[in-house]
Amino acid sequence: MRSDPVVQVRALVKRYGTKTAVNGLDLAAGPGITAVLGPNGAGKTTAVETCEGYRKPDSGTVRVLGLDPIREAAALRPRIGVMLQSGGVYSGARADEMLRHVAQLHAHPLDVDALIERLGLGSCGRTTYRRLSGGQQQRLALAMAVVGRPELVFLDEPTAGLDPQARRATWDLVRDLRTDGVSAILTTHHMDEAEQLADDVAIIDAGRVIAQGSPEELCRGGAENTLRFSGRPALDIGSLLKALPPDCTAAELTPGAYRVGGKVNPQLLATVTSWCAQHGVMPEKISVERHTLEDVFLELTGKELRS
Ligand SMILES: Nc1ncnc2c1ncn2[C@@H]1O[C@H](COP(=O)(O)OP(=O)(O)OP(=O)(O)O)[C@@H](O)[C@H]1O
Repeated sequence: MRSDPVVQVRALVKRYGTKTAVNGLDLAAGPGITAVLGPNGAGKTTAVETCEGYRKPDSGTVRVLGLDPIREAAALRPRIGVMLQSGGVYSGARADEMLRHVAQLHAHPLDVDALIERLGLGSCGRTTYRRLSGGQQQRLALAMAVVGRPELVFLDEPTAGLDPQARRATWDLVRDLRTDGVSAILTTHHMDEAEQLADDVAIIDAGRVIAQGSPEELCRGGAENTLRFSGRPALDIGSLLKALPPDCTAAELTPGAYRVGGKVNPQLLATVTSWCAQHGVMPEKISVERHTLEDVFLELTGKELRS
Protein backbone atom coordinates (compact mmCIF):
# COMPACT_ATOMS: atom_id res chain seq x y z
CA MET A 1 0.00 0.00 0.00
CA ARG A 2 1.23 3.45 -0.88
CA SER A 3 1.98 5.68 2.10
CA ASP A 4 -0.44 8.07 3.85
CA PRO A 5 -3.85 6.73 2.92
CA VAL A 6 -6.37 9.42 2.02
CA VAL A 7 -9.11 7.08 3.20
CA GLN A 8 -8.63 4.53 5.96
CA VAL A 9 -11.55 2.35 6.93
CA ARG A 10 -11.16 -0.25 9.65
CA ALA A 11 -13.66 -2.98 10.59
CA LEU A 12 -16.60 -0.87 9.40
CA VAL A 13 -20.05 -2.26 10.13
CA LYS A 14 -23.25 -0.56 9.00
CA ARG A 15 -26.71 -2.06 9.37
CA TYR A 16 -30.12 -0.95 8.20
CA GLY A 17 -32.46 -2.65 10.67
CA THR A 18 -31.69 -6.34 10.37
CA LYS A 19 -29.83 -5.91 7.06
CA THR A 20 -26.04 -5.73 7.39
CA ALA A 21 -24.95 -3.64 4.41
CA VAL A 22 -21.28 -3.30 5.40
CA ASN A 23 -19.82 -6.17 7.35
CA GLY A 24 -16.34 -5.55 8.78
CA LEU A 25 -14.92 -3.64 5.83
CA ASP A 26 -11.23 -2.71 5.80
CA LEU A 27 -10.00 -0.37 3.11
CA ALA A 28 -6.93 1.80 2.76
CA ALA A 29 -6.99 4.08 -0.27
CA GLY A 30 -3.73 5.80 -1.08
CA PRO A 31 -3.23 9.00 -3.06
CA GLY A 32 -4.36 8.65 -6.68
CA ILE A 33 -7.52 7.06 -7.97
CA THR A 34 -9.12 4.15 -6.16
CA ALA A 35 -11.98 2.38 -7.90
CA VAL A 36 -14.51 0.62 -5.71
CA LEU A 37 -16.21 -2.20 -7.60
CA GLY A 38 -18.82 -4.69 -6.50
CA PRO A 39 -22.09 -6.30 -7.53
CA ASN A 40 -25.41 -4.56 -6.86
CA GLY A 41 -26.09 -4.42 -3.14
CA ALA A 42 -22.47 -5.18 -2.17
CA GLY A 43 -22.34 -2.17 0.16
CA LYS A 44 -20.31 0.26 -1.96
CA THR A 45 -22.64 3.24 -1.65
CA THR A 46 -23.11 2.67 2.07
CA ALA A 47 -19.33 2.50 2.63
CA VAL A 48 -18.68 5.57 0.49
CA GLU A 49 -21.49 7.56 2.12
CA THR A 50 -20.00 6.72 5.50
CA CYS A 51 -16.68 8.14 4.29
CA GLU A 52 -18.49 11.26 3.09
CA GLY A 53 -19.96 11.71 6.57
CA TYR A 54 -23.55 11.05 5.49
CA ARG A 55 -23.88 7.82 7.48
CA LYS A 56 -22.79 6.96 11.00
CA PRO A 57 -20.93 3.67 11.42
CA ASP A 58 -22.47 1.12 13.80
CA SER A 59 -18.90 0.13 14.62
CA GLY A 60 -15.42 0.50 13.19
CA THR A 61 -13.48 3.61 12.29
CA VAL A 62 -13.35 5.81 9.22
CA ARG A 63 -10.69 8.45 8.58
CA VAL A 64 -10.69 10.67 5.51
CA LEU A 65 -7.60 12.85 5.04
CA GLY A 66 -6.87 11.83 8.63
CA LEU A 67 -10.17 13.24 9.92
CA ASP A 68 -13.36 11.72 11.31
CA PRO A 69 -16.01 12.52 8.67
CA ILE A 70 -18.71 13.18 11.27
CA ARG A 71 -16.93 14.64 14.31
CA GLU A 72 -14.54 16.69 12.18
CA ALA A 73 -16.93 17.44 9.31
CA ALA A 74 -16.38 21.20 9.47
CA ALA A 75 -12.65 20.76 8.86
CA LEU A 76 -13.11 18.02 6.26
CA ARG A 77 -15.92 19.43 4.07
CA PRO A 78 -13.88 22.18 2.38
CA ARG A 79 -11.19 19.63 1.47
CA ILE A 80 -13.40 17.07 -0.28
CA GLY A 81 -15.75 17.07 -3.26
CA VAL A 82 -18.77 14.83 -3.52
CA MET A 83 -20.49 13.99 -6.77
CA LEU A 84 -24.12 13.35 -5.96
CA GLN A 85 -26.16 11.18 -8.31
CA SER A 86 -29.12 13.49 -7.97
CA GLY A 87 -30.72 15.71 -5.41
CA GLY A 88 -29.00 18.37 -3.36
CA VAL A 89 -29.71 20.71 -6.26
CA TYR A 90 -32.46 23.32 -6.59
CA SER A 91 -34.05 22.23 -9.84
CA GLY A 92 -35.15 25.76 -10.85
CA ALA A 93 -31.60 27.16 -10.79
CA ARG A 94 -29.55 27.61 -13.94
CA ALA A 95 -26.59 25.29 -14.50
CA ASP A 96 -23.98 28.07 -14.70
CA GLU A 97 -25.44 29.91 -11.66
CA MET A 98 -25.21 26.80 -9.57
CA LEU A 99 -21.64 26.14 -10.58
CA ARG A 100 -20.59 29.74 -9.93
CA HIS A 101 -22.33 29.64 -6.56
CA VAL A 102 -20.42 26.51 -5.52
CA ALA A 103 -17.16 27.98 -6.85
CA GLN A 104 -17.63 31.10 -4.70
CA LEU A 105 -17.77 28.98 -1.58
CA HIS A 106 -14.16 27.92 -2.13
CA ALA A 107 -10.93 29.84 -1.74
CA HIS A 108 -9.21 28.70 -4.96
CA PRO A 109 -11.85 27.39 -7.36
CA LEU A 110 -11.20 26.18 -10.88
CA ASP A 111 -12.07 28.53 -13.74
CA VAL A 112 -15.82 28.04 -14.09
CA ASP A 113 -16.06 28.98 -17.78
CA ALA A 114 -13.22 26.63 -18.68
CA LEU A 115 -14.84 23.82 -16.71
CA ILE A 116 -18.22 24.41 -18.40
CA GLU A 117 -16.53 24.28 -21.79
CA ARG A 118 -14.46 21.26 -20.86
CA LEU A 119 -17.50 19.21 -19.91
CA GLY A 120 -19.49 20.29 -22.98
CA LEU A 121 -21.98 22.27 -20.89
CA GLY A 122 -21.43 25.52 -22.79
CA SER A 123 -24.70 25.36 -24.69
CA CYS A 124 -26.81 24.66 -21.62
CA GLY A 125 -25.35 27.03 -19.02
CA ARG A 126 -28.54 29.11 -19.02
CA THR A 127 -30.82 26.07 -18.84
CA THR A 128 -32.46 25.26 -15.52
CA TYR A 129 -31.32 22.07 -13.83
CA ARG A 130 -34.66 20.32 -14.29
CA ARG A 131 -34.51 20.86 -18.07
CA LEU A 132 -31.02 19.42 -18.49
CA SER A 133 -30.79 15.95 -19.97
CA GLY A 134 -29.72 13.12 -17.65
CA GLY A 135 -26.19 13.19 -19.07
CA GLN A 136 -25.95 16.98 -18.69
CA GLN A 137 -27.13 16.75 -15.06
CA GLN A 138 -24.49 14.11 -14.52
CA ARG A 139 -21.74 16.32 -15.95
CA LEU A 140 -22.93 19.28 -13.91
CA ALA A 141 -22.77 17.14 -10.77
CA LEU A 142 -19.17 16.25 -11.64
CA ALA A 143 -18.32 19.91 -12.24
CA MET A 144 -19.83 20.89 -8.87
CA ALA A 145 -17.81 18.20 -7.12
CA VAL A 146 -14.48 19.33 -8.54
CA VAL A 147 -14.85 23.10 -8.99
CA GLY A 148 -13.56 23.80 -5.48
CA ARG A 149 -10.23 22.03 -6.19
CA PRO A 150 -10.76 19.41 -3.49
CA GLU A 151 -7.88 17.25 -2.27
CA LEU A 152 -10.13 14.22 -2.56
CA VAL A 153 -13.24 13.74 -4.64
CA PHE A 154 -15.87 11.00 -4.31
CA LEU A 155 -17.26 10.08 -7.72
CA ASP A 156 -20.30 7.83 -7.66
CA GLU A 157 -20.73 6.19 -11.07
CA PRO A 158 -19.60 9.38 -12.82
CA THR A 159 -20.17 8.12 -16.36
CA ALA A 160 -23.40 6.14 -15.87
CA GLY A 161 -25.68 7.03 -18.77
CA LEU A 162 -23.18 9.26 -20.56
CA ASP A 163 -22.60 9.12 -24.31
CA PRO A 164 -19.11 8.05 -25.48
CA GLN A 165 -17.92 11.65 -26.00
CA ALA A 166 -19.01 12.77 -22.55
CA ARG A 167 -17.49 9.63 -21.09
CA ARG A 168 -14.10 10.45 -22.67
CA ALA A 169 -14.34 14.06 -21.50
CA THR A 170 -15.05 12.85 -17.97
CA TRP A 171 -12.10 10.44 -18.05
CA ASP A 172 -9.80 13.18 -19.32
CA LEU A 173 -10.93 15.52 -16.55
CA VAL A 174 -10.39 12.86 -13.89
CA ARG A 175 -6.91 12.13 -15.29
CA ASP A 176 -6.03 15.83 -15.24
CA LEU A 177 -7.25 16.13 -11.66
CA ARG A 178 -4.96 13.26 -10.72
CA THR A 179 -2.05 14.99 -12.44
CA ASP A 180 -2.87 18.04 -10.30
CA GLY A 181 -2.60 15.88 -7.18
CA VAL A 182 -6.32 15.31 -6.56
CA SER A 183 -7.22 11.86 -5.27
CA ALA A 184 -10.50 10.17 -6.10
CA ILE A 185 -12.66 7.36 -4.80
CA LEU A 186 -14.59 6.17 -7.80
CA THR A 187 -17.47 3.73 -7.70
CA THR A 188 -18.30 2.24 -11.05
CA HIS A 189 -19.87 -0.77 -12.72
CA HIS A 190 -17.74 -0.17 -15.83
CA MET A 191 -14.68 -2.39 -15.61
CA ASP A 192 -13.03 -0.59 -18.52
CA GLU A 193 -13.41 2.66 -16.60
CA ALA A 194 -11.60 1.17 -13.61
CA GLU A 195 -8.89 -0.24 -15.90
CA GLN A 196 -8.46 3.12 -17.61
CA LEU A 197 -8.45 5.37 -14.55
CA ALA A 198 -7.64 3.53 -11.37
CA ASP A 199 -4.27 3.20 -9.68
CA ASP A 200 -5.87 0.86 -7.21
CA VAL A 201 -9.03 -1.25 -7.29
CA ALA A 202 -10.99 -2.57 -4.31
CA ILE A 203 -13.61 -5.24 -5.02
CA ILE A 204 -16.40 -5.35 -2.44
CA ASP A 205 -18.82 -8.21 -1.96
CA ALA A 206 -21.29 -8.82 0.85
CA GLY A 207 -20.05 -5.77 2.74
CA ARG A 208 -16.33 -6.61 2.72
CA VAL A 209 -13.30 -5.97 0.54
CA ILE A 210 -12.52 -9.33 -1.09
CA ALA A 211 -9.60 -8.18 -3.28
CA GLN A 212 -7.50 -5.08 -3.69
CA GLY A 213 -4.61 -4.14 -5.92
CA SER A 214 -3.71 -2.32 -9.10
CA PRO A 215 -5.66 -3.45 -12.18
CA GLU A 216 -2.47 -5.19 -13.39
CA GLU A 217 -1.97 -6.99 -10.08
CA LEU A 218 -5.56 -8.18 -9.98
CA CYS A 219 -5.44 -9.41 -13.59
CA ARG A 220 -2.12 -11.18 -12.98
CA GLY A 221 -3.09 -12.68 -9.64
CA GLY A 222 -5.58 -15.47 -8.86
CA ALA A 223 -7.22 -15.43 -12.25
CA GLU A 224 -6.10 -18.10 -14.62
CA ASN A 225 -4.97 -17.17 -18.07
CA THR A 226 -4.96 -19.00 -21.36
CA LEU A 227 -2.20 -20.00 -23.73
CA ARG A 228 -3.17 -20.85 -27.27
CA PHE A 229 -1.07 -22.42 -29.98
CA SER A 230 -1.64 -24.00 -33.34
CA GLY A 231 0.10 -27.04 -34.79
CA ARG A 232 -0.77 -30.16 -36.71
CA PRO A 233 -4.14 -31.70 -35.82
CA ALA A 234 -4.67 -34.57 -33.37
CA LEU A 235 -1.67 -34.02 -31.12
CA ASP A 236 -1.51 -36.33 -28.10
CA ILE A 237 -3.29 -34.17 -25.47
CA GLY A 238 -2.80 -36.85 -22.79
CA SER A 239 0.97 -36.64 -23.25
CA LEU A 240 0.88 -32.82 -23.16
CA LEU A 241 -1.17 -32.88 -19.95
CA LYS A 242 1.41 -35.19 -18.34
CA ALA A 243 4.10 -32.58 -19.05
CA LEU A 244 2.06 -29.74 -17.56
CA PRO A 245 1.60 -28.86 -13.87
CA PRO A 246 -1.30 -30.84 -12.36
CA ASP A 247 -3.81 -27.92 -12.21
CA CYS A 248 -3.56 -27.17 -15.95
CA THR A 249 -6.05 -28.05 -18.64
CA ALA A 250 -5.37 -28.71 -22.32
CA ALA A 251 -7.73 -29.19 -25.23
CA GLU A 252 -7.84 -29.21 -29.01
CA LEU A 253 -10.63 -26.73 -29.75
CA THR A 254 -10.79 -27.19 -33.51
CA PRO A 255 -8.41 -29.36 -35.55
CA GLY A 256 -4.92 -27.94 -34.96
CA ALA A 257 -6.01 -25.21 -32.50
CA TYR A 258 -4.95 -25.91 -28.91
CA ARG A 259 -5.72 -24.21 -25.63
CA VAL A 260 -3.82 -24.61 -22.38
CA GLY A 261 -5.46 -23.18 -19.25
CA GLY A 262 -3.87 -22.56 -15.89
CA LYS A 263 -1.42 -20.17 -14.28
CA VAL A 264 0.30 -19.03 -17.44
CA ASN A 265 3.81 -17.93 -16.55
CA PRO A 266 7.19 -18.10 -18.37
CA GLN A 267 7.77 -21.59 -16.96
CA LEU A 268 4.51 -22.90 -18.42
CA LEU A 269 5.30 -21.33 -21.78
CA ALA A 270 8.71 -23.05 -21.72
CA THR A 271 7.10 -26.38 -20.81
CA VAL A 272 4.66 -26.18 -23.73
CA THR A 273 7.31 -25.17 -26.29
CA SER A 274 9.69 -27.83 -25.04
CA TRP A 275 6.93 -30.49 -25.28
CA CYS A 276 6.29 -29.28 -28.85
CA ALA A 277 10.02 -29.58 -29.65
CA GLN A 278 10.16 -33.13 -28.25
CA HIS A 279 7.17 -34.10 -30.41
CA GLY A 280 8.35 -32.46 -33.58
CA VAL A 281 5.60 -29.86 -33.48
CA MET A 282 6.24 -26.38 -34.82
CA PRO A 283 3.68 -24.07 -33.15
CA GLU A 284 2.72 -21.74 -35.97
CA LYS A 285 0.96 -19.29 -33.69
CA ILE A 286 1.39 -19.01 -29.96
CA SER A 287 -0.33 -16.43 -27.81
CA VAL A 288 -1.12 -15.69 -24.19
CA GLU A 289 -4.51 -14.20 -23.35
CA ARG A 290 -4.55 -12.09 -20.25
CA HIS A 291 -7.72 -11.90 -18.29
CA THR A 292 -9.50 -8.61 -18.08
CA LEU A 293 -10.64 -6.95 -14.89
CA GLU A 294 -14.15 -8.10 -15.79
CA ASP A 295 -12.99 -11.75 -15.89
CA VAL A 296 -11.37 -11.32 -12.48
CA PHE A 297 -14.44 -9.54 -11.09
CA LEU A 298 -16.78 -12.32 -12.26
CA GLU A 299 -14.43 -14.99 -10.99
CA LEU A 300 -14.30 -13.41 -7.53
CA THR A 301 -17.94 -12.40 -7.17
CA GLY A 302 -19.63 -15.16 -9.15
CA LYS A 303 -21.82 -14.93 -12.19
CA GLU A 304 -25.26 -15.08 -10.61
CA LEU A 305 -27.43 -11.96 -10.53
CA ARG A 306 -27.62 -10.08 -7.23
CA SER A 307 -30.83 -8.70 -5.86
N1 LIG B 1 -31.46 3.20 3.44
C1 LIG B 1 -31.48 1.86 3.39
N2 LIG B 1 -32.36 1.16 4.12
C2 LIG B 1 -32.37 -0.20 4.09
N3 LIG B 1 -31.52 -0.95 3.37
C3 LIG B 1 -30.62 -0.31 2.63
C4 LIG B 1 -30.56 1.12 2.60
N4 LIG B 1 -29.54 1.48 1.76
C5 LIG B 1 -29.03 0.32 1.30
N5 LIG B 1 -29.66 -0.74 1.82
C6 LIG B 1 -29.35 -2.17 1.58
O1 LIG B 1 -27.99 -2.37 1.94
C7 LIG B 1 -27.33 -3.21 0.99
C8 LIG B 1 -26.13 -2.47 0.41
O2 LIG B 1 -26.63 -1.38 -0.39
P1 LIG B 1 -25.64 -0.36 -1.12
O3 LIG B 1 -26.53 0.67 -1.77
O4 LIG B 1 -24.63 0.13 -0.17
O5 LIG B 1 -24.98 -1.29 -2.22
P2 LIG B 1 -24.18 -0.93 -3.54
O6 LIG B 1 -23.00 -1.82 -3.57
O7 LIG B 1 -23.94 0.52 -3.61
O8 LIG B 1 -25.22 -1.36 -4.66
P3 LIG B 1 -25.46 -0.81 -6.17
O9 LIG B 1 -24.30 -1.25 -6.99
O10 LIG B 1 -26.73 -1.52 -6.55
O11 LIG B 1 -25.61 0.68 -6.09
C9 LIG B 1 -28.39 -3.58 -0.04
O12 LIG B 1 -28.91 -4.84 0.31
C10 LIG B 1 -29.45 -2.52 0.11
O13 LIG B 1 -30.72 -3.03 -0.22
